[in-house]
Amino acid sequence: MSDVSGQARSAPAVEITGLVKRFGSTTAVDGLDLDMPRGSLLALLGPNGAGKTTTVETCEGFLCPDAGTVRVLGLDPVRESAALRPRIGVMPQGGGAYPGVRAEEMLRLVATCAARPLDVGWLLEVLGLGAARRVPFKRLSGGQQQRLSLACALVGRPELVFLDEPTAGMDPQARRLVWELLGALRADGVSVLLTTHLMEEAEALADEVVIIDGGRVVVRGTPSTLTAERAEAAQLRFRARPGLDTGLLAAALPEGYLVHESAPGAYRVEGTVDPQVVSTVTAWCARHGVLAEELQVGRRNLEEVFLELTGKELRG
Ligand SMILES: Nc1ncnc2c1ncn2[C@@H]1O[C@H](COP(=O)(O)OP(=O)(O)OP(=O)(O)O)[C@@H](O)[C@H]1O
Repeated sequence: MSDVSGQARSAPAVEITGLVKRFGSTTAVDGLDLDMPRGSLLALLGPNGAGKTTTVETCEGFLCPDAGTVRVLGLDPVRESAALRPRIGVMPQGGGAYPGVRAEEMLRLVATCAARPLDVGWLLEVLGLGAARRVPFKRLSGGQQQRLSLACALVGRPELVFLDEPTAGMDPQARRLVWELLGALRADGVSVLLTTHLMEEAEALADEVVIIDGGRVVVRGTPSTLTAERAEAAQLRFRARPGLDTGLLAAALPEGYLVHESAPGAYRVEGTVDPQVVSTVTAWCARHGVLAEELQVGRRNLEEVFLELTGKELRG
């Protein structure tokens, strides 16, 4: 392994200050600041084109910043890439490999580049690829290709892994497998920076979530702080027959309350939810012969916080 200074050993996993990256007239990253402590799992969330992949690829040393500084494990990812490469694992978006290479061959090839690789057979089993070890890459399912790509990122025992949408296209069972593995990595002190469009993934795994849009950080925090900060804006939701007169219901509530039919038959009351409001809504429904089903009062989930902050839909 390359010579690594004491300072680099104790440095944060990632430190980004004022990062700017342009492609022609497009500013993909526009003054982004980010710091990520060692041993943490940070999820970068953002709508399509927010600048997530560009940020991650800059950290990996594949792109040069136009302005700002990027340090990964204390090192400059472009100028000190030789020292950094053996210490990080990279899973690019969509993976990729020679189409004819078999799963196990591919992983063994990558393992030969590492000083202390993990056991290839074990890693294939853990990722549910044991039965597919002799299958050529092009014949693996999309989810299997993703898992092989993840295995390639992990086989060198990296201190820090960059995962760009690691579970995209996986079925729920495979996704669960990957989540377990990521949880185990974190427990082992490995730092993980991942991008995702899946709120439940961020909520389930991340110590910290950073929401970016337009190449800038919109907000950051733990999944629970991000949702708790907006607890005062808790919502009351219920389902009933479509087409209720939401204006009439809002009029029955104190001034300032709003009622939306967000999808046919799905209603949302916005405003401070207290016992009186719940009682007013149910009484109004009773008066109008409406059966309010699945009535619930809840904090916003991360998905709703995301939509509120960016005003944009996530890719499915
Ligand atoms: N190589 C490139 N050449 C030109 N424009 C690019 C290039 N790479 C990214 N961009 C543009 O930069 C912006 C940010 O792209 P980026 O891929 O970083 O976003 P993202 O948040 O990862 O999006 P997605 O969730 O769709 O992967 C987009 O407008 C994109 O079109």
